[in-house]
Amino acid sequence: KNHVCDHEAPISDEERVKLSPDIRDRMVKALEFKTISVEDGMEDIYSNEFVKFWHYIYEQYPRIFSSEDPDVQVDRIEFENGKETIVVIIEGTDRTLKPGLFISHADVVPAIRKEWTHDPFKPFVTEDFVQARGAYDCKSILMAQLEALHALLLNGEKPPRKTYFLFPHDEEVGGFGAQEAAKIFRERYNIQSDGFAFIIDEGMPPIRNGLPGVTKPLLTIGYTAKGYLTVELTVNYAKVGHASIPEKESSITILSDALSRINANPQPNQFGKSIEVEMMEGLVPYLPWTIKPVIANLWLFRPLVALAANFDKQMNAFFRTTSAITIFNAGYKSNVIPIQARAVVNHRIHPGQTISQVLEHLERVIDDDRVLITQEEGALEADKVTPRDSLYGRKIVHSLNRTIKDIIAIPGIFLAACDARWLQDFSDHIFRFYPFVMEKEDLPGIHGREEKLRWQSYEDGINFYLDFFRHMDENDLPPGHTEL
Ligand SMILES: CCCCCCCC/C=C\CCCCCCCC(=O)N[C@@H](Cc1ccc(O)cc1)C(=O)O
Repeated sequence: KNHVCDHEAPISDEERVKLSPDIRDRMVKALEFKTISVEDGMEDIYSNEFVKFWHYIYEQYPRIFSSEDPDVQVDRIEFENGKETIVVIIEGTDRTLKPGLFISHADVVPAIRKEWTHDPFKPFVTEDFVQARGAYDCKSILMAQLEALHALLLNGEKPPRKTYFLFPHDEEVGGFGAQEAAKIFRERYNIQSDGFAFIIDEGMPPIRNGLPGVTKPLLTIGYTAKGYLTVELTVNYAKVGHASIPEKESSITILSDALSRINANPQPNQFGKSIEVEMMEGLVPYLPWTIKPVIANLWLFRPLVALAANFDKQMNAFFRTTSAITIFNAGYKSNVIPIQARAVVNHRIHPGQTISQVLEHLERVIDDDRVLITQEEGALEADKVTPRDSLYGRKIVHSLNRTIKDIIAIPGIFLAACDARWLQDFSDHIFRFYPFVMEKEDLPGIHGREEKLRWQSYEDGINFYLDFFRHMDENDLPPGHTEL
């Protein structure tokens, strides 16, 4: 048995924070600020929005941000144009315990107005959800943590251990806020390697109807995260002439062939090299009878399960390094054959592979010297793996089960990247997840259009953090609640 029992008694009605109109309004208002991160080289006209956003937050949560309490400290790390990464530190009741760290970024990706039915920065509010850029990624976590912490402090309580909150300003464009915070943790706060008991950051969302036959919300908590590698492919092919007498090949056809080969020859399947097997085993109790015997007997069906990567895009992303062609440009006039064609391919590296193995595969598959492959800055190997039996992982699952109806939470791989990657040295126990249930159709809203947060999920998420803040000490879980 390797899962935490999912029949936890839910928190009582008295313990539960209800989603009041004030809590809703604070979230809606927070979504109006255009805390947009723009790519390098583009004009940044949003700096003042960050200033206004934090001013608003300071006003809304006075027990945190203008407190006389010596156990509550706020640090502001300043960056260009008045942007700030914020650190909140709460002294815990037991000073012998290692501190914990919660991360949630304040910036959002841009949104194109005409792609949305409503202005992405004028939140569209219904009885069931709020729709706006950042509603899920990541103001949901930032606001839920502040709501939970504020409620805890107003109630005269403190977390059992010293607790750090890190709110970076630029996760979406490189994470310099988190990198600078890592230096400050070491130099100013004297936190050493392995100095945090655990780190919790954004990550995988719990999805209802996420897998065929699994209707309950399924969350694969990121016990590791995929690595990151972007390459630029360039073809300079000078044999061009008038478009009325084209050559057989051009920079565009050569590059297109290379891209087709990348698509036709995916990176090798890594099933079993990281924690996919544990993820599958964790799923077994919840699977429909049609699939259960296969997953429950991986000793026999392992090759068959690995094959799922060839048929399902999610399994593909869990089992291998993915390659997404994200930029393609060539040509500037309809009757001129261009000398240069260029494409960008973004890889998410499975923990079973390294950057150099991915590059070797790429070169082998393209097999054409005319295609120049250059690695862009910012490549990172996959994150290290949190121990499967981590006590903190069990505590997280315990609080999830107590606060979110029917949730299934199992260890897995975070398929994207988050700021925790810059702080890995500080803890062996890193968890990447959102505690807000979403419907399957909501998923494309993250970094896409019509991003949503469901109100019931928001209430549940606030209660998750509150319950976890109250119980994140070293004491073991209540007897009978774990099946490790
Ligand atoms: C069994 C159930 C199947 C469920 C499958 C669900 C798939 C969901 C996968 C990902 C959804 C996630 C995520 C939200 C977090 C987004 C974080 C993010 O976008 N991070 C950026 C970070 C980044 C990296 C590098 C840069 O230069 C800039 C930003 C990312 O692109 O990863």
